[in-house]
Amino acid sequence: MAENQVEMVIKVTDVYKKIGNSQILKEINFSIGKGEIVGLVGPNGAGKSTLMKILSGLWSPKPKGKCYILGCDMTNELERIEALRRSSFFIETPALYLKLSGYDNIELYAKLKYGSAFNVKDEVNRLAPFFELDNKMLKRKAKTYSLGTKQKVSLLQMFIGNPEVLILDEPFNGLDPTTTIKVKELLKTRWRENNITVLISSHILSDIEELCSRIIFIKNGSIILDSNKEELLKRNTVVIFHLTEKEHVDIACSLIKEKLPYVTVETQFNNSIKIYNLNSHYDVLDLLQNEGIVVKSIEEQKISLVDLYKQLYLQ
Ligand SMILES: Nc1ncnc2c1ncn2[C@@H]1O[C@H](COP(=O)(O)OP(=O)(O)OP(=O)(O)O)[C@@H](O)[C@H]1O
Repeated sequence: MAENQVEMVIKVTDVYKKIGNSQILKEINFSIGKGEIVGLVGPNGAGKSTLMKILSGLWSPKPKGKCYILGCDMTNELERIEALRRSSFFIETPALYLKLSGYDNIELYAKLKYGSAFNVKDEVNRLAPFFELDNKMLKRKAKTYSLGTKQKVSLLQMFIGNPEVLILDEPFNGLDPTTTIKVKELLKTRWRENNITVLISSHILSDIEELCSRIIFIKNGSIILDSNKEELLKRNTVVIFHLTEKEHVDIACSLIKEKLPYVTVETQFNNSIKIYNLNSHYDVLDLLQNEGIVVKSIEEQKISLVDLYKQLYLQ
């Protein structure tokens, strides 16, 4: 085990991945310290799941670069086993044995991971309420479960035995709002009590905004932004221009797109336009005034994660 890797719970260095002729991941570098909850965000096909799979050491042949979890080199079989015992990976799930009951699936997972002496029953009783699972449901065969219930059982397994690291790829897919809220509470409790480290991908940006202290944005296989969430949202604003005439909205949008190509502009429902990345209000005011478009008022708003996503990916 490399000693200088120990302080960083997750460390990815110069990872590249090619499948066939396509470069799926390029020059991926980041480190995650103990107790960080980091969101991985990006459109379909950006490379999030591939990155998580590579982190787990699942790929064959091995990709270029290095991944360490809890100081263990994930390309070294013995070190990888040590890291996997102390971590949980939720990737491409739900993955259950359909002929077994939910409980038997969990028991099998727990005993393979922690040994036959592991007390599965108490752990399941503790965790099941967070997943809205009762004994009756857990005794049913997994093949009779809805997609959401399979997701609940698979996700519950990830919390068995208090892992130090959680790598979760789209964990809330198919979960109902009540279970999503409860699972997020479980994550927060585990973080407060055990200072767990989490890397989580989701297309539900409100979940990422709620849970994560840092966000890594990925596009076409490359990291385009890696930043502390508070700083990111604090230093960016959007400006709303309220116009007097409804008919002016589309004209104003086209004009701004043409004359100010560095901004992103979006129409709103109430005679307004929303502008991201604006240097000065006067750039827009002068432009509109020259065309006889009257601005009723200007409003500056703090940016949300959805706004930031639009700015990064819809330009
Ligand atoms: N086994 C494979 N063979 C060929 N191409 C693959 C394979 N696995 C992934 N890819 C390609 O790699 C790219 C990244 O896929 P990946 O599943 O990592 O994206 P993602 O960001 O997780 O997307 P999503 O949000 O849709 O889950 C995609 O273009 C995908 O088609």
